Amino acid sequence: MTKQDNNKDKLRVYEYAKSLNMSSKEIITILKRLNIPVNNHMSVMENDAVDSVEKFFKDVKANAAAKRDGGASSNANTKPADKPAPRPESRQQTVAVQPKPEQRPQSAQVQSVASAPSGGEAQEDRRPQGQGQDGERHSHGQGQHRQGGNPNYRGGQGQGQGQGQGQGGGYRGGQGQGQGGDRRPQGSGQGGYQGSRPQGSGQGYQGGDRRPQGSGQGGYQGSRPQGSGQGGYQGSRPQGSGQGGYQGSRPQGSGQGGQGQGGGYRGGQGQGGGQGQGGGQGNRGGFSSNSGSRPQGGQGGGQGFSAGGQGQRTEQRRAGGNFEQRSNNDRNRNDGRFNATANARTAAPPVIDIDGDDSNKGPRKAKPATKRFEDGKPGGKGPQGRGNQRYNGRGGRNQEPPKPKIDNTPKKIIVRGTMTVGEMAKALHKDASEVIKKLLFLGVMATINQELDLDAIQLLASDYGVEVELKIPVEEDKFEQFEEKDEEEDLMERPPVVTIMGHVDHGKTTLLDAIRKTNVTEGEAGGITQHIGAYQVETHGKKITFLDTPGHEAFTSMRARGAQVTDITIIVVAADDGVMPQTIEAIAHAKAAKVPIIVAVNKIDKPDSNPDRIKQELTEYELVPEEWGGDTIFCNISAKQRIGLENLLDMILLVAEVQEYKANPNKRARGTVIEAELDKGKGPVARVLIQHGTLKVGDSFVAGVCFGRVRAMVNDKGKKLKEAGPSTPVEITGLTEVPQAGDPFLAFEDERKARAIAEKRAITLRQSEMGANSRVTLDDLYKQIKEGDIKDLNVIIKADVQGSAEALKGSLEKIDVEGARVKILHSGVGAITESDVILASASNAIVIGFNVRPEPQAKNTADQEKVDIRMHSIIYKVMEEIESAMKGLLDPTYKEVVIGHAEVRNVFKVSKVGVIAGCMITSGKIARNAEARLIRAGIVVYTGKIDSLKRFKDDAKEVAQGYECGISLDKYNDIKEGDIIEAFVMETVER
Ligand SMILES: Nc1nc2c(ncn2[C@@H]2O[C@H](COP(=O)(O)OP(=O)(O)OP(=O)(O)O)[C@@H](O)[C@H]2O)c(=O)[nH]1
Repeated sequence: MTKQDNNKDKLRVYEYAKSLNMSSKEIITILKRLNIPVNNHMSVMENDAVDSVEKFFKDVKANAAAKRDGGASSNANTKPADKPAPRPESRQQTVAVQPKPEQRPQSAQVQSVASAPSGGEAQEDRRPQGQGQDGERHSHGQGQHRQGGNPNYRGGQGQGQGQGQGQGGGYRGGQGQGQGGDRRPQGSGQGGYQGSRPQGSGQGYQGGDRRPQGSGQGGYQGSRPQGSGQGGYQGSRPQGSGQGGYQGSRPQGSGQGGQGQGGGYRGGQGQGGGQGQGGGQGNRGGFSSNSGSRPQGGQGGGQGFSAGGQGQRTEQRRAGGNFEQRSNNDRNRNDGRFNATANARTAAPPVIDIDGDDSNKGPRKAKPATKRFEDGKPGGKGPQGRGNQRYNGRGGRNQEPPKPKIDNTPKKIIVRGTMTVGEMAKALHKDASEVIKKLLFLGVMATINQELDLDAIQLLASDYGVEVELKIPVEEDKFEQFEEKDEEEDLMERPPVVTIMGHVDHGKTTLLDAIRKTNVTEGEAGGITQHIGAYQVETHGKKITFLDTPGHEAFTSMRARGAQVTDITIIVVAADDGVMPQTIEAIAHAKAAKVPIIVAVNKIDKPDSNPDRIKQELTEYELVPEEWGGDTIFCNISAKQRIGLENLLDMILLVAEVQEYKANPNKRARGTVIEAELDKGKGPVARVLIQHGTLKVGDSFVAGVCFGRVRAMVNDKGKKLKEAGPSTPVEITGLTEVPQAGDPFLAFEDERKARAIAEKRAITLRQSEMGANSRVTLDDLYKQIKEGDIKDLNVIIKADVQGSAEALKGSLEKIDVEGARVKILHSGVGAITESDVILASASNAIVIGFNVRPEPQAKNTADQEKVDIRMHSIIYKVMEEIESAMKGLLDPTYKEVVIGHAEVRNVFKVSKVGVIAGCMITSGKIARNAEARLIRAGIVVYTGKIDSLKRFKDDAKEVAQGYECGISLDKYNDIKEGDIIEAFVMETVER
């Protein structure tokens, strides 16, 4: 005021407001209401303006005092209890701005309020009770006040009984009813301020001395306005500070009442209304906000307060602080302040105001609230801001009365993998604590975040009598490892897929051609047949798919890549030639793949053909003709003369019938790439055998690590297809890259997904290539057996002579270590060929070379495919090694490393020295101190030491590739031109 005196002329709104400890906004509001022109906080306050404002304050106070005195009558004025929120009109009346205690010009009333808090009891308690009063700025505690509260003001109506409660509601608009007792003041109020569901009930405002409980429900504006709280406001056991609906997020609190009100105050929360306290605090909250004081001031309500404060803020923010709202708030605030002020003066904080407006005193500043307030965003539309809704909403939740427990345990839960205890509890509609307890009884100690494995989940679920449905998602990028299960009724017959294999020149190609040409149907006769790696023929109305890739491709590289495309194998044996090495290999492949074999004895047109001899020879390989008591189908044919082809096809259909090849055509396509190439015109082209489902033009897909979208699709007759079902070979375009033969193929719902899967697969592939090989090797055989990865050790034997091969086979088959056995996939005579290695690779086998060596290409392939090749020359050593490996005792501390090869070009006999081989080093190097073996036609004829190594006439330590040298072997002279000398050293291997 000093300022005012000194600079009357220049007193600005903000200064004046400051002097009153009010906000400029409030002053401006008052000025406007008094019809005094004002622009903003910098506007100058003329004397008369100041006078008017002061008069206004006086009036307000007088009004309040009058009300206090005539509470009853004011009650009478109050609105009917159920009236909802205050209306704007009423606000006008409320304009109340309450100067803060110390600085308020007219504190008389306030003080009086404070000091003599209205209602006797209230006074005693120092609690002015009755928010109604607060609302009106009356400190009388009691409900009456409230009731008497100005309806306009608060908009609400409150009815209180006892002391003080109910007010909040009353205050703001809601209606409140409170009852308070001295001791156990309970109040109930309904406040729905503006709420859509205005009802609330609050209790315990200030009630009681002792156990002021309050419960309030007030739907302010909230959508779930009901709540119930208890808050002993000032009670000796002021419970809670409200949690009230207000703060919602943590509904459990006590003291709701308290909070409720806060809300009531400011934002009108139903509750506030509901309870005296609530209101009170609300006020506070609000108040504080305004004044910057801390929400926590009160007691019970302390927290509530804050909450209230914030609540409001929020409200304002959200609601945009509409004018109305504000004005309400303002009013409230005013009231609050008033009271607060009064209190403040009278008592030290935390002071509880009649209205619970004590917020003033809160030590902390509710800055944000203040800000808000001052920012005064006008936005809101009515008293009910969104914020409020929220509030109440939450509040409502909190305050919902406890519902009777209903057993809502689900009958079934869907489990998609491990779950945490918390997730499980949620799925079972149980409290986590209950689930934890249950687990404890089941012998599982778990915390809420602990993962439960499927067993524990099942156990728990069954204990609750809940069925568990497992839906474990598959890793789609490893799609070749899973296959959708089809219902029996969805499966339909599909054509068998046949592969033709046999020894060179036994007539495979001729047979494939003959079948194709013979069976081209009339309609297709004019069609351009094209090579797509496979074709279909039709006989007796049934289709057969032939793979016309070189026979063992389908079994070797494809199988090595995990693709099993063939259903039936035809092994072609020329009747004039007999069983040859590749025939035997083909049998081994087919058997390893567990595919039915049909033997086609070809070239029976030849005069020297002897089909029975073939049958006889094949019995050695367990292929016994049916007429001899076996179960192998033999067909005598002449591919060239097209004899017996029909019968062969019939036999294929017969086998197919027995095997019942079926697939579900009504699902996404899955298949295998048979061939792929980069076509100059078409770009990447893949020939794919569809094995399941149906592929359609436009489908997105992944093939190996490539992806694409089917742009066009043609069959083996060159006919454009729109879709292709199971067992259909098609050529597709639309790939982004060229996949590999044997790559798995799967259609996906969209290209983006296909791309993601392909990328993931590419990464996995790279990692697996870099990582340890998964092939079985003797070195980790024991580990793999132990881990259950392998049960049988697949072995391919190649020996120098049949006798050794047989002996080795017999001995190895007897090995049995803890149930793990040796399974001989194939045994043969001769060098280890690439085909042996590929078979080993496809069947996860090791190759044992007995006195033989791998062919160069076989060696390379073995390195690439990481096939373990073991070379031996003594049978018992082979046994020892395999047995040790299976027992985990293998301890190869040395490993043979081949350092080079030399080809013998000339042989010189030197007396006293022996035979010297004039050699050319063809690979690596030969070292003087290396060991050597002499290989003749793939067979090791000598193993020993290098006796001498000379370069011209000089001894050499080592000679490198591309140079000539003279080599003599220790105690061995039977060296011949064309022999290969292989030099090797033994290196220590770290295990
Ligand atoms: N007499 C007679 N000759 C046949 C018959 N089938 C095939 N030939 C001939 O045998 C030779 C080899 O036939 P291919 O069909 O090329 O044999 P292949 O098994 O495919 O040979 P590769 O492709 O080298 O493995 C050809 O000259 C054919 O004409 C037959 O049934 N009778």
